[in-house]
Amino acid sequence: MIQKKYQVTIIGSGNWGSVAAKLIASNTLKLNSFHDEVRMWVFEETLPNGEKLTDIINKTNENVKYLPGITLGSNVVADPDLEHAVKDANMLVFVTPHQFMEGICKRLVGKIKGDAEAISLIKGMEVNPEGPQMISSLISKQLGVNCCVLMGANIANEIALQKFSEATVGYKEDEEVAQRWVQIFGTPYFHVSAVRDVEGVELCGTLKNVVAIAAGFVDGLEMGNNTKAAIMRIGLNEMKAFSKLMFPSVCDNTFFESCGVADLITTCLGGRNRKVADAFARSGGKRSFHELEAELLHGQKLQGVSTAEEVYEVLRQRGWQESFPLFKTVHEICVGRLPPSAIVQQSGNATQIPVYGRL
Ligand SMILES: NC(=O)c1ccc[n+]([C@@H]2O[C@H](COP(=O)([O-])OP(=O)(O)OC[C@H]3O[C@@H](n4cnc5c(N)ncnc54)[C@H](O)[C@@H]3O)[C@@H](O)[C@H]2O)c1
Ligand SMILES: O=P(O)(O)OC[C@H](O)CO
Repeated sequence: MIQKKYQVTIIGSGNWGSVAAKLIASNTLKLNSFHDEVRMWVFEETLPNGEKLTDIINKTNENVKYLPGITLGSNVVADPDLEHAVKDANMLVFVTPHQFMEGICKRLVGKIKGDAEAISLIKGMEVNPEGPQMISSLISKQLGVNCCVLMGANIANEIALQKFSEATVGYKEDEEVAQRWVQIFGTPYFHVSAVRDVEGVELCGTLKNVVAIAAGFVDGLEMGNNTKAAIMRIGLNEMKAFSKLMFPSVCDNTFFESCGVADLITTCLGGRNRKVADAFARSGGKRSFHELEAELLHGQKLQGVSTAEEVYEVLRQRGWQESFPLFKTVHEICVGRLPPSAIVQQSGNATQIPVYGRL
C-alpha cells in the first residue's frame, strides 16, 4: 500500500508564522509521511532597499523583517500567491493577525484540496451582529474543513532560539488528526500535547491578550508585582467565566495547560501587548495604540486592543458588562473613556462578582 504523504502550507509569515515554519520544516525533513517542502504564504511587501520580502526569504532563508537572525530551513519556500500556496496542501496552518482572516478565507473558498485539514495558531475572535465567532470556526465554516488550534506560552522569539517551551493542541473529535499536528510541531525544545477542548484552548489564547493589556497598564503605572499578580488572577477568573458562559463544554483543566495559565504568565511578563500597553499608560493615555504599535513593533501587530473591543461587544450584546469589570475596563481605557489608573479601581470590584461562584 502506498503511504499518504502530507503537504504542509503555512498561511502567514509574521513573527510566529516564521517560527512555525522553522519548527515544521525541521520535522518534515525527518518524517517520511510528510513532503519535505513547507510552503509559506507571505503578505508581500517591498523593503526599504527595494527588494521584495519573498525574494529575500527565498534567497537568504531568513525572514529579515519579522524574524531577523534566524534560519528558517532550506525547505521553507516563501510564496506571495495565496491561491498557489495552498493548492497542493492537505495540512493548512493559519497564523496571521486575526483581523485579516475573514478576507483570507473569502479568497480561499473553493481553492483548497478536498482532504485538507487545518489548524489555527491565531489568537483572536470575530464579532458581528449575529454574535461572536472563534477563528477556527470561521475557517471551518468558510472552507468546509476540520480545524484544530495550537495555543500556548509561546513568545515566538524565544522558541526561535530553541529555548524550552510547551504548547497545547485543541481538537474537537479526531484524536488521530490532533496527533499529526503534535507530530509536526513537536521538537525536543517545543513540547506539544493535545486536549479535546478546541473552544477552551482557543479562548484561553484569545482572552489572555486582554489581560496582557491590563498588565501593561499596571507596569506603566509602576504599581508593582502584587498589583500585577492581582490583575492576572482577576483576569484568569474572567477568562474562565467568559469561556464557560460562551461554551459550557469548556473544561476546567484546560486553564492549567500551557494554553491557559502558562500563556497568561508569559504574555503578562514579556509579550507585545504588555509592552505597548505599558507605553500607553506612561503617556497618560495621550498617545494612541495605533501610533505606539507602529513605533514599538515595526510592522508586527497587536491583538489585545481589538480583542478587548470584540469582547466588550459580546458583553454588551449579552448584558454581561457588570460581571466582567476587568475586560470592560480594558476596553474603556483603550478608547480613552477612562484613564489607565481605572484598571485597578474598576477591576477591584471583581471580588464581589457572583458569576465566579457559580462556575
Ligand atoms: N509573535 C508571537 O510571539 C506569537 C505567539 C503566539 C501566537 N501569536 C499569534 O499569531 C498570530 C500571528 O502573529 P505573528 O506574530 O505571526 O504576526 P506579526 O504580528 O509578527 O506580523 C504581522 C503579519 O501580518 C501581515 N500582514 C500585514 N498586513 C496584512 C494584510 N492586509 N493581510 C494579511 N496579512 C497582513 C504581515 O505581513 C505580517 O506577516 C496572531 O494571532 C498572534 O496573536 C503570536
Ligand atoms: O506578544 P504577544 O502579547 O502578542 O503574545 C505572544 C504570545 O501570544 C505569547 O504566547
